[in-house]
Amino acid sequence: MGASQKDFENAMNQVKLLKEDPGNDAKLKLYALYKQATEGPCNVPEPGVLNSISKAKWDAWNALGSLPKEAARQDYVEFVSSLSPSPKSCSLEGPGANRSLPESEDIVVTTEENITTIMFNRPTKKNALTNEMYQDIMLAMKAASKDNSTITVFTGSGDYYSSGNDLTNFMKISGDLKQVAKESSITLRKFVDSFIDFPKPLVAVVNGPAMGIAATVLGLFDAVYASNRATFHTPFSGLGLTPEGCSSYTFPKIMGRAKATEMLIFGKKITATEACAQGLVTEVFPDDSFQKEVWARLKAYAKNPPNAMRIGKQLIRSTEKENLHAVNAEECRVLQERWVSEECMNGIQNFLSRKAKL
Ligand SMILES: CCCCC/C=C/CC(=O)SCCNC(=O)CCNC(=O)[C@H](O)C(C)(C)COP(=O)(O)OP(=O)(O)OC[C@H]1O[C@@H](n2cnc3c(N)ncnc32)[C@H](O)[C@@H]1OP(=O)(O)O
Repeated sequence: MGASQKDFENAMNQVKLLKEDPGNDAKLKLYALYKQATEGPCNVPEPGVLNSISKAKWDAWNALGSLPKEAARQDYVEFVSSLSPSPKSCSLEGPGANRSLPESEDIVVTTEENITTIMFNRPTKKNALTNEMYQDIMLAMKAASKDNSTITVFTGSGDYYSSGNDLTNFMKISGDLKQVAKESSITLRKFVDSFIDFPKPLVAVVNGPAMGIAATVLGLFDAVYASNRATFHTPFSGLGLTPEGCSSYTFPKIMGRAKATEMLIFGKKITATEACAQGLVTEVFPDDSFQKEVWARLKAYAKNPPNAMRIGKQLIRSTEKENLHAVNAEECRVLQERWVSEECMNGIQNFLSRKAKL
């Protein structure tokens, strides 16, 4: 008998819990089998050779030809079992022991003690946000807004909170650049809307540096706890870009126009202590006790009556909502133009060529 949907879901959970990186070949195989099992034969255009990662993923998926979905599901389950022979040993330490179905490989969603945690889980890329991750985060937030948790937390795995938008995203979407910019603008608007409209207390546990959009949306969180290792950096101008995540409104409001200008226009990187003094961060903790102290506090807060917290949050947010949506729309409109500008293409190219030299 083939693997059931439940077996497949369990296997996906096991992948998240692997203690050791299985290596690129295994990850490609997992990716390909997952796509085949969920979407069927490869149905997307072949990426250009410059997009080596996307191309490798596409090749792996395409190589499965017309393998039926059920067979791919079975192969996936068997392959995962060969990677993690002892599923019982797969327990997550600390917050999030009860894992809900992960939305994608790069976002891990867990719920424990009334707290739903959405973790960026792409540590080898400093948790840079791919196109898929934006979609999966929106799905995870939608689910979190309706689940039984009282507080929702964002955090990152590894040494970064997140380095922001994956600067190779544009190269991974096929089609004309203007169309890609238009679609990205729509995605960004919806993504930021999810933060503006999120109905429950939203907390960031900033374990390390936060860059770009990962830093800007913090202005839409209800509390931001940071390790003293964290830094906050929005290097937009250098990339030919302009502020997003409502930061053109929230940052001046939180820290004053001059400090916001230093960050958003001049690209000044600030420490967690500076961010706390400027009001972007709620409290800074020494890195060695950060996780313990923050999670103990959050678990205590999460015991409060859920409706009171939710309604209280909405009272704080309601006077600003309309304004925030207007700001978001305008930032996305402007960015759509920036993304096709020469300044932006040069900025991204600079990052990519810096990489090529490494
Ligand atoms: C729907 C669309 C929405 C769009 C919303 C727009 C948002 C705006 C932004 O968020 S702009 C993005 C701002 N972020 C950056 O500019 C960060 C760029 N990255 C870096 O500057 C550095 O990588 C670093 C400072 C984060 C880390 O430097 P370090 O030297 O410690 O490490 P590496 O550079 O070797 O990084 C390890 C690997 O991770 C890859 N990577 C890191 N960040 C990104 C990123 N943002 N985009 C793409 N790739 C990133 C890096 O390339 C290395 O990969 P490799 O090992 O394959 O070389």
